[in-house]
Amino acid sequence: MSSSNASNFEQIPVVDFSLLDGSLEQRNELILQLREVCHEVGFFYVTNHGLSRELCDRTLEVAGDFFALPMEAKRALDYRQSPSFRGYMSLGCENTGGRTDQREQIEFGVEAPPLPPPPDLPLPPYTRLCGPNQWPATEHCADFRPTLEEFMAGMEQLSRGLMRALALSLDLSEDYFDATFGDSPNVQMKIAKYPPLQALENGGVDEDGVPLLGVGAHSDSGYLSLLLQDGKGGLQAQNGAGQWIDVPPLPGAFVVNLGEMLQLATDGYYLATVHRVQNLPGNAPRISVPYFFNPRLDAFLDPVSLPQSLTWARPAPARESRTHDGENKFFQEYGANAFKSLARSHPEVMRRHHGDLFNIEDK
Ligand SMILES: O=C(O)CCC(=O)C(=O)O
Ligand SMILES: [Fe+2]
Repeated sequence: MSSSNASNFEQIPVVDFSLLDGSLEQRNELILQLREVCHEVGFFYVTNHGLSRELCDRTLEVAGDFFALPMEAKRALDYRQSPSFRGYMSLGCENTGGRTDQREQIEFGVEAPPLPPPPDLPLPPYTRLCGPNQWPATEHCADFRPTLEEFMAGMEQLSRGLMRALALSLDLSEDYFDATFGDSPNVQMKIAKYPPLQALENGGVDEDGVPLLGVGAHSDSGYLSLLLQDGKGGLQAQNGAGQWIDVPPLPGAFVVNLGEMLQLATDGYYLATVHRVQNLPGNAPRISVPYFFNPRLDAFLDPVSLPQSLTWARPAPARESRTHDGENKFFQEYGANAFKSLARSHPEVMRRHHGDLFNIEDK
């Protein structure tokens, strides 16, 4: 999916979330702004979001401390040990569009008890996405886990609030999406470190002289993505003319963007905008904390009934082309999509932990 439906935006709009609790007029203003921004840009900053600046600073600080650990302490948390695809990925473990991403990261999810060992791993396959996180030993980073858990709890609350505001922005009831997430949304969070340009191999270009990227151009796959970034910059979103627009750090704000499943669920009314990260010149790496708020694994995704009152800034897709039948693969259980995309990205985890699934047809 691409952002070619986005407007030719030149900057990223700012949404003051506290207006939701303001006067009726302010609330309506916020809801209409969200509608316009999600329809035309698919990216925005959210301010006055309820998480303290102190917690955000502390989160970035413990993230930096983690990456500064000796490589052996980080490798002890290698994601290939985890049937749930969680843990540390060193630089070079990930690629986008066949090119290696120039970042290292550690991925987390909702904390859950360990899975039974093979051959007793549960079915359907997506139930295997539940499991424990891999945390660094406390002697290495005592504040790491409590800080990230506090941050994740705050982000979950904010995400639920944003989804309610997005429901209102589509003229739906405020609780429209609540059941999609239930008590167990599929949350993924990572902390990522992007080395500065100077630290990259071969002067930061590939063998054809094309600049390497922290993360290549992509759109996020789920519903809602929130991002805490430090002050360095490098994130860019692509507008409808194909131009890369900077999404510079805005102190105190999170960047919010929408994913492909929400785009599909809204018949393309809301956009999953393509974005990428450049490694910028500088002395220090960039740290970011992407947080993905996605449906519960057993949710069946139904298309939203869009109200007639919505106006389209671009031609609405023909009604027949809309995917209201069960044929579109997106509209099976959400968990099946989530497992499939991780399985494709991490064949080594599949080989080590989920060999039994190779006999199961495209589930
Ligand atoms: O680190 C960032 O700024 C964005 C990362 C991103 O787009 C992703 O992980 O999906
Ligand atoms: Fe992304």
